[in-house]
Amino acid sequence: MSIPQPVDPTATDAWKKLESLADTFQPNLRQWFSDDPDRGASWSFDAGDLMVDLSKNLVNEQILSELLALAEETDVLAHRDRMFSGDRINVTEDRAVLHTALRRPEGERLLVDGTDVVPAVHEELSRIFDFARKIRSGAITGVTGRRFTTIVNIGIGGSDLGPVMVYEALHPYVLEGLECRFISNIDPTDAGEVISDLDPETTLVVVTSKTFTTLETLTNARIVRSWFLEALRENSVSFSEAEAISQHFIAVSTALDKVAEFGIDPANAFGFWDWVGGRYSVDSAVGTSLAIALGPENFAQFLAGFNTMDRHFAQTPAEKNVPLLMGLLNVWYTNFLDADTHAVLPYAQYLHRFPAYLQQLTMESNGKSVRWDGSPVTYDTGEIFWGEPGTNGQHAFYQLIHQGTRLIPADFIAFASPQFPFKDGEADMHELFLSNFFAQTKALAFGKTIEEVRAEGTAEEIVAARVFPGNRPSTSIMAPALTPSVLGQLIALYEHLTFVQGAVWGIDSFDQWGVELGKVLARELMPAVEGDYKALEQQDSSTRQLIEYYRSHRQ
Ligand SMILES: O=P(O)(O)OC[C@H]1O[C@H](O)[C@H](O)[C@@H](O)[C@@H]1O
Repeated sequence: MSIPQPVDPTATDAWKKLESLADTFQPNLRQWFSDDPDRGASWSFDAGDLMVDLSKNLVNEQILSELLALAEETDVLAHRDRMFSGDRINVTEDRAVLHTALRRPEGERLLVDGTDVVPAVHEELSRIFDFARKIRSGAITGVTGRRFTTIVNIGIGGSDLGPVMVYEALHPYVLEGLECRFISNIDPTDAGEVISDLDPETTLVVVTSKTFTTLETLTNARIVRSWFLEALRENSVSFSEAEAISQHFIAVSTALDKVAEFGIDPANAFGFWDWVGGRYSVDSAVGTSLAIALGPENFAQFLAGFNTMDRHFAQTPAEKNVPLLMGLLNVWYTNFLDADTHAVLPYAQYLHRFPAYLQQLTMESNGKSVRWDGSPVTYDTGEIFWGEPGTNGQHAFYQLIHQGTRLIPADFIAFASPQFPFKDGEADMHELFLSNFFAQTKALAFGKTIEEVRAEGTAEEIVAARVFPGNRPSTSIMAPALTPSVLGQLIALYEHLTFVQGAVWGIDSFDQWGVELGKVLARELMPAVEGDYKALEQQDSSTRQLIEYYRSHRQ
């Protein structure tokens, strides 16, 4: 089924109304909260276990209703339905976009080109779970009969960021005695540091690559394979190479033929499908290292969390649909209030890789300049996502968010229950932590006026420097605790709000052609880097000079 042409959002009535509202917009969160004592509650929404407070955003009823009209005029919800039902909305790659199928409960049906994809998803999941159970119980061991204690995931981009982020986030759920490590970069230090103290006899390597063509991953996999065989020999183990590789190396990919070419038996591989984008794949076989470390039951809960948010997004009326509302607010900030970036500030140390994960999800998805029919956009797309956990960020870059010249919408994320209930004397450490979370969004929203600064007896010459303008927008997301299910919900929330933005902008959020040119050039430059004089001569003066610098300084 072909996809309708994208709508130019600037041609809609809603866009024009939003432009004129923005022209005269004078947000005043102090005033709005005092005029409407229920603003906190009336702008807060539940989505699964998440409580999402939008009240400190620069939005009022009139703007919201125009944003919802914009969603209608740009066909966002119809596009959502196309995604969920497996239409080929990844137009430039002619693919369906069905990461949501990975978390459908067994028994649901989803026909794609006449085939129900759900049974295949669950079949693969049970293979993964079966394998994970055997690794965890010690029923499957290494070539010398010792239990696996370290899982090394080799992958990059979507084949790395999700597993790393989730492993860090759900650390309390990791089986004791088991550790995951990750190698992604082609910088030799990455593999070098990871393998430096590894015992080959207790190491299981998971080579994860959707395409199984990625230079970084295949290079790292070869390096680790050589290290592994050599290290086994050094341990004076007698073994057959083929047997040792088959017991210690598994693969995750959509391209099982390439897995075999690489030398891993496809029987030791877990698959997924071309309708799962790399940055949407942590809930596929790409999560195999997680299924092992966290256990099948926790991984199933993780998937159930995604599904909870999928159902919320698919079924909740527009005015309470959290991914829709958050996505539309981001459009408001980007296209009408000129925000360029968006901060994500988890008050949860376990989520320290969440902003990095979101960078791929949001920026690879929505960093596009043409719509899905090839027509150029005339408006900004994809915000720049960034962030660090609070409170660390408070002591580093919050200054700019509070008092700088830029508008930076920020998402604050926190959990009611801590993992470690430490007390500092009488004080509950988690409460000290969360007081900061509550304080920051309050300071951003309401600021501190010149009168308030003066009333504190501040010397007049530094009064101006101590004023906080306020009206700095934030969204607060809270949940009872950082469980596997809650993490799944959180990831799916961001997947769907990214989708909403892409749909309003009429772009294909599921391709990533922008990463190709650099890859091609890196291959082309290799001869020059290796010293081929003719190849070097053909380079532009800057590139040539950089390569010459490298060649004359390399030791
Ligand atoms: O999983 P792979 O096929 O190895 O791809 C790994 C990554 O590489 C690419 O360059 C893409 O930009 C990413 O979307 C992808 O996640």
